[in-house]
Amino acid sequence: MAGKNSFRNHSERKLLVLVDMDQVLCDFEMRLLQEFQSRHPNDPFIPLEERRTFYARDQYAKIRADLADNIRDIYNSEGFFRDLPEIPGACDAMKELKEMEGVDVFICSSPLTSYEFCLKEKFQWIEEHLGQEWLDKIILTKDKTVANGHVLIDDRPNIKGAIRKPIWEHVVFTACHNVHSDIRGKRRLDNWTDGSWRDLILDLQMRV
Ligand SMILES: Cc1cn([C@H]2C[C@H](O)[C@@H](COP(=O)(O)O)O2)c(=O)[nH]c1=O
Ligand SMILES: [Mg+2]
Repeated sequence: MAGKNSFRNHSERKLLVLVDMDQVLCDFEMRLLQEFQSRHPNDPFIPLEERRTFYARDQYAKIRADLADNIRDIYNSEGFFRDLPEIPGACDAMKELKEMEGVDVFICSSPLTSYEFCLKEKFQWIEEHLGQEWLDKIILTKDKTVANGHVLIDDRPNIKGAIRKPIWEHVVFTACHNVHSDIRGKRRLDNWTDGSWRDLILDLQMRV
C-alpha cells in the first residue's frame, strides 16, 4: 500500500501546466494581418498596436461588415493554421518545460467550430514545431474551464465556460489585443524570451 500512496503523492506534487496555442505558441494575429493586407490592399486595416477585442473579427466588424467576413475567410482557409509563425522562444520554452522535473505540460487550445482545416493543421503545427511526441500532449476543447491543471497560460483575458471557478490559475500571456485589458489581479507572462517564465514556474511549483 505504501507504494500506491507514494505514487499518488508523487503525481499530486507535479505541476500541471496548460499552455494555449494561438497567440501564445503561434502568432495568429501577425499572420492574419499580413494575409489581410495582401488579399485586400485597398481596404482599411487595424495595426496590431490598435487591436483591442479578443476576436479580430469583432473589431473589423465595427469598421465595415464585409471586412469581418474577409477576416473570417482568411482564418478558415487551408494552410492558415499550419503556417502560423512561432511566437519567439515558445517552442524552446515548451521543450524545456517538458524536461523539467516535477512538471507536466500540455497544449490546451480551442479549435474553430468550422474545423475543416483548423483541427488537422493544429496537429501538423505541433508535430512540425515541437515534434511527434507532443501529439500525445494535446487538449482541444471549446471549453477550457473543464480542463484540469494548476495553471493555464492563455492570451484570452476572460475565459468563461461551464465551470464558474476553474481549478487552474489563469496567467495572461500578453498579446496585442490584451495589453490594455483589465485582467483583475491575474498575473501576466509577457514573452518566452526574457526567462521570466522560469520564475513563474518556480513560484507555481512552491504552491503545489
Ligand atoms: C482572433 C480570432 C480568433 N479566433 C479563433 C481562433 C482559435 O480557434 C480561437 C482562439 O483559440 P485560443 O485557444 O483561445 O487561443 O479563436 C476566431 O474565431 N476569430 C478571431 O478573430
Ligand atoms: Mg489564444
